[in-house]
Amino acid sequence: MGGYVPPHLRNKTGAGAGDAGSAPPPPRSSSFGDLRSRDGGGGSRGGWGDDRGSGGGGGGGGSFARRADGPAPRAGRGPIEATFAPYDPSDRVKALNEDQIADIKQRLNVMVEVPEGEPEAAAPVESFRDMNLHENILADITAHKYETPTPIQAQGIPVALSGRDILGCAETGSGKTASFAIPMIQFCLNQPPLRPGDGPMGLVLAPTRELAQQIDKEVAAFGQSSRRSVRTCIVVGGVQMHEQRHELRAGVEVVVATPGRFIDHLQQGNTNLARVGYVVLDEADRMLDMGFEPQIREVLQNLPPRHQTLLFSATMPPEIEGLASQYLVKPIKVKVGKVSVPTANVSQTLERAEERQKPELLVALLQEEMDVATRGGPEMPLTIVFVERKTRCDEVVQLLQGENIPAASLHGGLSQWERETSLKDFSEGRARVLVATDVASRGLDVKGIGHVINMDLPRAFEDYVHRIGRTGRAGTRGRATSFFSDRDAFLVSQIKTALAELERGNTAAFQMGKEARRQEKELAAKFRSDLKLGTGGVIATESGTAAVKVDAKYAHMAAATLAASKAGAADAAWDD
Ligand SMILES: Nc1ncnc2c1ncn2[C@@H]1O[C@H](COP(=O)(O)OP(=O)(O)OP(=O)(O)O)[C@@H](O)[C@H]1O
Repeated sequence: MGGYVPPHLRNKTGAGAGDAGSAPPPPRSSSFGDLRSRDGGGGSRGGWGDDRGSGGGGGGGGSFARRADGPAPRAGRGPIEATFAPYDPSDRVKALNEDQIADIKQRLNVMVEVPEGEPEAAAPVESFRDMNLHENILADITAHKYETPTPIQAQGIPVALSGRDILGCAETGSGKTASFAIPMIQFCLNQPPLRPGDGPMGLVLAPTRELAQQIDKEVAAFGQSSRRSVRTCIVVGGVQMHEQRHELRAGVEVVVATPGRFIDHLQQGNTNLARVGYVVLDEADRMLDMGFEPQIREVLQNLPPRHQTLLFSATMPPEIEGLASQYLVKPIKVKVGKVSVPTANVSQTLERAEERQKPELLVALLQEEMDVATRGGPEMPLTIVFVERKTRCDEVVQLLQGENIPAASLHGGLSQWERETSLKDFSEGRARVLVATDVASRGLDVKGIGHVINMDLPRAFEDYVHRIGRTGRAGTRGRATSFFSDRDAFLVSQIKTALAELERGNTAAFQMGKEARRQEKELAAKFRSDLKLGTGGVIATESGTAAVKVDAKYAHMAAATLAASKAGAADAAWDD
């Protein structure tokens, strides 16, 4: 990962990753704009019958060098353009007037922004039945026990079904996955079948293997009744290429992938982009942070002209808007509720703790919850403990296991098998505690997580937002405890401000992304020097500053942490 630049990109630009960013935006289909203006209100990109056989525009097979034996589109046959079926919601929805639509948006706390001069976005729809979904999908939604769409689904699904690009932002645990997965299945069902050698119709890119696997499961759940027409394949690192290669070459309608491994398969000619008409970038901001920008751009630049792009996250730093402005076509911005802030479903506690005190405090906190359960109280909640580094994960697991607290670790230094085993042990409750790096901070959806503990706070505010969002999901309540020391002073002040704003019902988003992190570093350095000079910086905490004697058995951990707490250490947590 990191500075990886696909060879053909280097050849094109004659330079490195930095130049990838300045590559020109992708070609746009001229028919695309025409279709839009023709169909007025709905914004659909034309129907199945209209599109079949229409000559121009196809053939966006990408610039990847393909092996002769690969399943690249076969010579001598024409490309198949994606079909964008008209969106036709129920009469009840069509009959809504402007005021009624505004009322629904207000009730759902949904904000929709349409670029100037573009047709209105499709109205929010509060029932899956009214969305014009294929009956197989409706059956699967019922089987999945989703009764009503969440707000991001109520607004996001109709906009996606109407073929428009989306920049979607809604808080953690609010159901963003289904809001892109359901329309993707409908999209696939509307396409002419795959031919031998065809690549996927739907592509989802996500930052981590665990998240990709979770998305794949969700797609499979809503595509269960259509499994013969919508086959999915998961393409992530850490496992052998050959099985994925075999599946890709056999033909699948949907690929859910981490960007690095997906590009590897493209370059080996195991798949191609010629049929991709529906692309999702989930947690796009994290993928950019992880250095996947060249790979993402490479995919987006090589898509066929007729395609739809959806970009989702709970946090939207300005970098994302930059990417969106180049690769999304007149996107509809859908924002739900308070975005880029910690979810109000989680009660948050900040606890001052020096590095050397943290192990003992953690054990005490977890043992207290185990004792409650032993005394016949509620079962100990599933708990995620976030730490800064991979090695620290393993140390903390050993520590907890030594105290008879069943724990597993999850980080990028483990084999794929170990990662999957840890997650399974945790989600099935055998390990009540998962000790993880930020690899688990995005998207992870495990039922029953009641407590998130930041043994080490992250460096960036958005990571805090995602971490604590592992609890308090789908309208449930959760709890977060964060240990902090002087080095976290700036982040703590941000968290406190965010909480105060939330309490006041303020939905203003906090500054995020690279620029925010630069300012954060500067201010944190200033804060630390102020502390040294004794000019201020005392942070009040909810639970006071209890002095804890550090037991000798934890001393080695405190020393290791102090040695490693230099800037940049957190990046080692990510390696997908
Ligand atoms: N309409 C619905 N009805 C009931 N439960 C739902 C509905 N939609 C989603 N859920 C459940 O809510 C939980 C959170 O959904 P999801 O993982 O899609 O959230 P998210 O917005 O992607 O969160 P994050 O930003 O953390 O990735 C999941 O367990 C999902 O099954």
